Amino acid sequence: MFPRALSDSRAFDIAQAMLDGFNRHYQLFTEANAAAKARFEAGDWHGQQRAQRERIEFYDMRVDEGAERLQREFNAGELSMDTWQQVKLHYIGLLVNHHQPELAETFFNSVTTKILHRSYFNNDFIFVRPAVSTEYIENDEPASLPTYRAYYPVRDSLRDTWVRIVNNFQLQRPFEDLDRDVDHLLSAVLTQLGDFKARANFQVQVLSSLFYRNKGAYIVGKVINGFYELPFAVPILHTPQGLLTIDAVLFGEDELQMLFSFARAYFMVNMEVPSAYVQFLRSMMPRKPRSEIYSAIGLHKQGKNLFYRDFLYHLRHSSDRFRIAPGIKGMVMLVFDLPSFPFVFKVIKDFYPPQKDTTREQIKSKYLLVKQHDRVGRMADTLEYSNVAFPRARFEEELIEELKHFCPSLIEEDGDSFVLRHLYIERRMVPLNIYLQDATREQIERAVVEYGNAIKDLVAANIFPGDMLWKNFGVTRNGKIVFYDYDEIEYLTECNFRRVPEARNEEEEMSGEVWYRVGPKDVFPETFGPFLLGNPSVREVFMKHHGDLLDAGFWQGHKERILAGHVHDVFPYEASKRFKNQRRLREAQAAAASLVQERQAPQEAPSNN
Ligand SMILES: Nc1ncnc2c1ncn2[C@@H]1O[C@H](COP(=O)(O)OP(=O)(O)OP(=O)(O)O)[C@@H](O)[C@H]1O
Repeated sequence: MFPRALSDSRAFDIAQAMLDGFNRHYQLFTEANAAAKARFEAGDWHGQQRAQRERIEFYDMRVDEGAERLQREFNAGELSMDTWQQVKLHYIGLLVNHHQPELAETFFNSVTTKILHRSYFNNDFIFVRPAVSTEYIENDEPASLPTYRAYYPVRDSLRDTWVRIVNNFQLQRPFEDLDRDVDHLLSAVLTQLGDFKARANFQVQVLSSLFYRNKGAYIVGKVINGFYELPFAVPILHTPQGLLTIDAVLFGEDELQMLFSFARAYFMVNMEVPSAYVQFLRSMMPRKPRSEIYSAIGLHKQGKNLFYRDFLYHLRHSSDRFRIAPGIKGMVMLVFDLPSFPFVFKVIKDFYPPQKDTTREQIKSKYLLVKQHDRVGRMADTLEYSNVAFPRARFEEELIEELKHFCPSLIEEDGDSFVLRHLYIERRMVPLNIYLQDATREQIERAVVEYGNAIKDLVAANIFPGDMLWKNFGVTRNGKIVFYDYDEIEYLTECNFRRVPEARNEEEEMSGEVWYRVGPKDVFPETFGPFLLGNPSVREVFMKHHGDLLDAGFWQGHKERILAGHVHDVFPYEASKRFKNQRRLREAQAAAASLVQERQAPQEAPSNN
């Protein structure tokens, strides 16, 4: 029943205390993002990575604080349901002019669901649906930055406009050669626009904050001309000499999707109205769910909330059944999916075979490590949920049997619902072992090269995947190879890469068993071959491109570089997109052309005479 009167005077104070908790969260979140600029300018890469990692924890800390405060000051666990409804109504009132109402609603849900029983998780008490609109929110404070700036060049002033766009960010470090970079940029933009005629609305819109991640800062925006819109992102990096340079320009939905991929770390963006950023980004990547956009800009709890809403909506509009995921079953994870929905659900089993010497806590800590680490485009992001209720009737019997057998401690049957106490959700990919089965020779070649590249990217990011079997990697929609089996992951710097020692006698040599001593963190790369390279065509490609992965020296060398403080470069775009490489290519082509001319010149000379 909807309360006719807001009669409980505590309800307002509770709502206000809840909102104070959220505001504190967003203030700390904003401070961390705002500081990314100074870290980028100073080249403090370790600091940037640390801040990215620490920021992920902020939300849960503030939710815990909020729930504690409500218990302490208002004995929240004992409040009547009528009072809780009033709290929600007051809270809605407090959000009317708020700049992040959707995030504050999610925060309300996170705090209240810690206090209330599951049976109250409905729209009377929590925000199952949003109550406050995020449309047209503006920050009207005089010193505030707009969400985006619009520039109105005419054809001839386009170059000046790009210089102004870059300079408006006021980066406190000089560019190596901004004129040269803007020439590249402009020529790339003009190539994209083709032989265009500037329409009345011709403009460049640029989001006001740079997007920071690792060693890069990105300008993000779109060129608009008539009905045509060209989304772009411009990465700014440091040169080896510590000067700034524009490294490339990315255009269009596909290239932006790569930049904002679920397999990369979240950006740091200084924004007062995040929903406006999301709306802008969505206009550039209409196929990317809003949940993933929120996550990509560091608001991963909002992403998680929106994902869950999308999931419930999908369930209501589909009729297929959850099934065991195709592929080789996991030893520590039970994985299932819903064919009509492009995600998988992963539950940690209660027991594992003897070769898996691990525990639930250890596995969770590995998944957390991946969440906090730079995923370098090679590790899928996971959403972690507790107490998710599924309609039992939508489960295949075989899956229910497996869940009951492998995960009894995590299941609760509640009427028609099947509640899973803990699970991870991640993007569904085609497991690489399945992909290779039906692949053409060309596809095999591309996949094996990409697989090796994936491992090398992980290595550069200080990750040893542990179990490198094909089945632990997936192929994404655009053919990228991504790792998803995290239970054996280690920091490279904590592993000890060794060569297999020489056998001391014939007995040792002929032994089928491991006869040498192996420490818990010892890894013998030369022993990977027999597990990976049974298929001759795979072997041939692998050895041609990635034979170094079987050499302990390769791994040890990277480990030493990382220990010496080196922070790898990660490029979320092809090397051929880099202006530097394009310049080199042009120079090489010009040199080759003049060589040809020189060679031809003496032969041609006599005929001219
Ligand atoms: N994101 C995904 N997309 C598609 N299939 C997946 C995904 N994640 C897992 N799977 C399927 O589930 C299987 C088991 O998953 P996973 O490798 O995570 O479990 P595990 O128990 O850690 O495995 P292992 O026994 O190798 O340690 C995979 O081999 C694959 O077939």
